[in-house]
Parts: sequence; structure tokens; C-alpha cells
Amino acid sequence: MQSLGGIRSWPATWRTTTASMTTTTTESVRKVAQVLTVAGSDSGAGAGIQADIKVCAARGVYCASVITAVTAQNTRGVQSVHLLPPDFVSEQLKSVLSDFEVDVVKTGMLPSPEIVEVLLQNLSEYPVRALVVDPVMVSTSGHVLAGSSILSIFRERLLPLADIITPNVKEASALLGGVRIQTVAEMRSAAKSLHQMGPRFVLVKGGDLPDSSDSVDVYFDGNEFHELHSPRIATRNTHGTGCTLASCIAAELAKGSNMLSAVKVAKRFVDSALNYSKDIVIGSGMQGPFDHFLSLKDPQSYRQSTFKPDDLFLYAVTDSRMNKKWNRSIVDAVKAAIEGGATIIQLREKEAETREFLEEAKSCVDICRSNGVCLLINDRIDIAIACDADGVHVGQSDMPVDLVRSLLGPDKIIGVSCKTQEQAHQAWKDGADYIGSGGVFPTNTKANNRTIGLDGLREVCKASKLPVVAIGGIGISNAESVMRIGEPNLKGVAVVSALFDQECVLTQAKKLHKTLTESKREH
Ligand SMILES: Nc1ncnc2c1ncn2[C@@H]1O[C@H](COP(=O)(O)OP(=O)(O)OP(=O)(O)O)[C@@H](O)[C@H]1O
Ligand SMILES: Cc1ncc(CO)c(N)n1
Ligand SMILES: [Mg+2]
Repeated sequence: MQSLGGIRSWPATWRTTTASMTTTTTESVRKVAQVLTVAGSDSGAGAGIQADIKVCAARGVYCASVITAVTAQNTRGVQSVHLLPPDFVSEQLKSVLSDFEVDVVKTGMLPSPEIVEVLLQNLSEYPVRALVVDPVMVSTSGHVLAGSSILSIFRERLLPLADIITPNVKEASALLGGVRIQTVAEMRSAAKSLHQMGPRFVLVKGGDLPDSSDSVDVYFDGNEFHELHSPRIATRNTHGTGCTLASCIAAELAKGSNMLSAVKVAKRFVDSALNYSKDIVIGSGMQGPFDHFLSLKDPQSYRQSTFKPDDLFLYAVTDSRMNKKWNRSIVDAVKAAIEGGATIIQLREKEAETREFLEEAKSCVDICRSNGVCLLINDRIDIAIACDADGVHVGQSDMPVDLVRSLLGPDKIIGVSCKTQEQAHQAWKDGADYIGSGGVFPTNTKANNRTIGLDGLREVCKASKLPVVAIGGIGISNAESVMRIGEPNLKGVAVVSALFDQECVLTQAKKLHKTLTESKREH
């Protein structure tokens, strides 16, 4: 029997290895971890090939796919299965394995002994670093995806080559000739028996174990057992958990992880994904898919957080000292500002305690979202992430914009304070959405802040490829003079004291909105 090399023989430095890669340029090349999944297609895309590709993408690993069968499948069950001819499966395998530097092969639905045979042949011709075998046999809905005809070739030839096998309790039982597996103790003894068939590691999954408040998987390395526990999540969206777990193990191995760490990360990934998507509704059947990217957004809130430059029109920036002085909560201040016509809100709470600020920020997100107004957080990226704000505003000495972007992802709003043309240019290059420019007039809100005046503002606007909001000492009496500079990308004014260092925020917001609307009409 040919060895696949196995994960234990990986060079420790493989991640930076570039020598074996062919390239037509002399530039350095970046090695990308690669998985090949050999599995069936699930038309509902919760399991099979589709799940495998999503998991790898979510884990930062490239995933090629060889399809063994096509299923007509949805959340109600499997309606029909069409096997691909073994020769054609072989052609796909050759195609990928002869070209790509596949690190790990992961198998799912292998529906006939002939298909297993062509897989074995190709693996002996093109060895890979690790083989993850998820012995898919029966769908959770009860449909047979691979019948008993595959059992002997699995036992005798595929399992001995596997670095890890990941049967659920039913599959473990089938591989062992029908033994009873209904307890964690029986899972342990099954793992031990399966290990004797030759795989280096065994993970018996307990997702379908009856009467268990925990979801327990049993891992066996030939010597030691590990029980991986997580609270069972009450959700209908468990379709594809098995494929997800195995693909995540493959992805982590491809990145260079050892087996136990890969399995632990994979279990946590399934757990977080299930938790995150426990309430989503896709399809009308008994078992729904979940969100591998942990990010299917409520379309309502998603739509509201898209940023338009005109949102900068009346930009309200909160200030904790002023709220304290006037004895109101941030939430009340924000409500009043929005009611008076504020078009975007920034929470700038320099002195707030983190825990308290987070709670207030969450309430403000709810208010802003229900009013279709974007909410930004000043400087505190952590708070913005934790409360799912629409974005952040950062200064020149805060975290760099490109790093903020990588932390917040592509859809969040990032604003940057800029006093100079160079800063405005840099903000645009780094991927900001707008800039705030000032102080236009002297202000008490920000100590030691250089005033750039209307001329400075004009300069920055001229250089900026991004929309601009003016800030610093602006109020009802001078807002018009600011807008009158007439630069087309100057979209509005940001105010602090003019709204919040006032007895009635609502009245001041209304007045300011009126002034701005009039000056817009005139210019
Ligand atoms: N409700 C749940 N809550 C938490 N973890 C779960 C739940 N259901 C399954 N899991 C976990 O998901 C992983 C897959 O286990 P499971 O036994 O469901 O595999 P499977 O039956 O092959 O999956 P499927 O056939 O639905 O793709 C395991 O780590 C298991 O512990
Ligand atoms: C194609 C396919 N592979 C695997 C599973 C197991 O979840 C499934 N339901 N469908
Ligand atoms: Mg299951």
C-alpha cells in the first residue's frame, strides 16, 4: 500500500516554500494553502461540494472540487441522485492533481466502489500531504448517499490511507458491521476499533447522538482519547455540519496545523457558525443550511448601512461631557438629533467606561437603524465591531485606515480627519469613504487643535477625491459661510456644541437643518 506521505512528514517551513513553484516572473510568489474536495454536489448548497468550497473560502484556503455525484436535494430531503461515470471522475482528479499543488484531499460522498478505485489510483499517482475521509453514507434526512457496496473498499483500502476519518455515529456503526453506538462510551470503543482499520486519527462525531445536551465528538490518536464538548445548539439549521467539520479540518491542515489543533478549530468553527445562523430561515423543510461566513446580514440593516455622500449633510457628533452637563443620556441625545434632522451620527465618547459605552452604543445602533441613519464610532474600532456600528471615524494619530479596513471588512464606513491635501490623498488611497476637515473655526471641544479656516477647508476639498464634511466651531450662525465656499464635494457640516451644548437638542437640530437646506438651495 502506497503511503501518502502523511502530515507528520511536512517540512516545518512549508508555508514560505516557493522553490518548487513555477513562475514566469522574477517577483516573489505567495504560496496558497490548497484543498481538493472529492464529493457530491448538493443543489441546496448546505452540504457537499458547495459547503466544502464555502468553508475553505471562509478559512482562507483555496478549494478545488472534483464532483462524484449530483444530488437533487433541498431542505426537505434528497429527491434524486445521479452518479458521474468513474472515468469522468478520474479525468477531473487528473486535471486538478497534475496541475495544482494540492496540500490536502478531503473526501465526502464516494457513491460507488469504482469511484473509490479511481480515487485510490490517482492518489497513488499524485501523492498529497494529507487525506481527510468523511465517510458520507446516509443524509440526515435518511437518504442513502453511498450504499453498503462501498464498505469493503473503504475498510480495506481507503481508511488505511487516511490521516483522519470523521464518521458520524451511524457511519461508524456501518463501518464496524452494525455495532450499537448510543453513548459516549460506545463512541470511544468505536473510535478504537476504527483506528485498527488503519487511519492515523479517528473522530467519531456525536451530532446525532440521542439524548445528549452536549454535542460530543470523540477523538482518538491511537493512544489517547479527547472528548470535544460543546453545548448542543437548538436549531433546525444543521444540514451540512459534517461536511463543514471535515472541510475545516482539511483547511487547517493545509495551512500547517497539527491534527488535534485542526480538529479543535473545526469544532469551534461549526459551533460559531451554527450559533450565528441558528435563526435564519432558508427553505421550508426540516433541516436548513447555515451561514459559513458568519455574516448573512439582515437585509434591512444591510441596506441602511450603505453610505451616501449626502449623509454628511448634518453630521451630529456626541460628547459625553456635554451630555453630563445637560443631564441626558447619549441615547436621548441621539434620538433628539435624529428627530431634528441629523443625517449621520458619530459617538465620540472619550471618557466613557468601555462596558457602559458598549451598551449605549448598542442602543444607539438600534435607534439609528430604525431611522435609516448611519451610526459611526469615534476611534474605538473594538466598540464599532462589538455593537455592529455602520463604521468608524479616525484621526491622524488613531489606527491607520488600511488596518481599520482590514479589521472592519469591505462594507463598513470609514471617515478620517484631514487638515492637509496630503492627508486627504492618503485617506483616499487607504480606502476611506469620506474625510472630515477642520477645525474650520476655533473651538473648545478639541484642545490644541490647529484651525485651518475656510481657506484651509477649500484647499483640502480641492485635493480630495472623497466627499468632505467640515468640522470645528460650526453652528447656526456660521454654517452658511462654510457651505458658501461652493466646493462640490463639501457635503455638509459636523457639529458638536451647536447641538449638544444646548438646552434643547431637537430645536437646535431643526434650526441647523433649516439653515443648511436654505444655503443649499441658494448655491
Ligand atoms: N445542534 C448542534 N449543536 C452543536 N454542535 C452540533 C450540533 N449538531 C451537530 N453538531 C456538531 O457538528 C459536527 C458534525 O456532526 P454530525 O454528527 O451532525 O455530522 P453529520 O451527521 O455527518 O452531519 P451532516 O450529515 O448533517 O452533514 C460535530 O462536531 C457535531 O458535534
Ligand atoms: C452531496 C452531499 N454530500 C454529503 C451530505 C451529508 O450531509 C449530503 N447531504 N449531500
Ligand atoms: Mg448530522
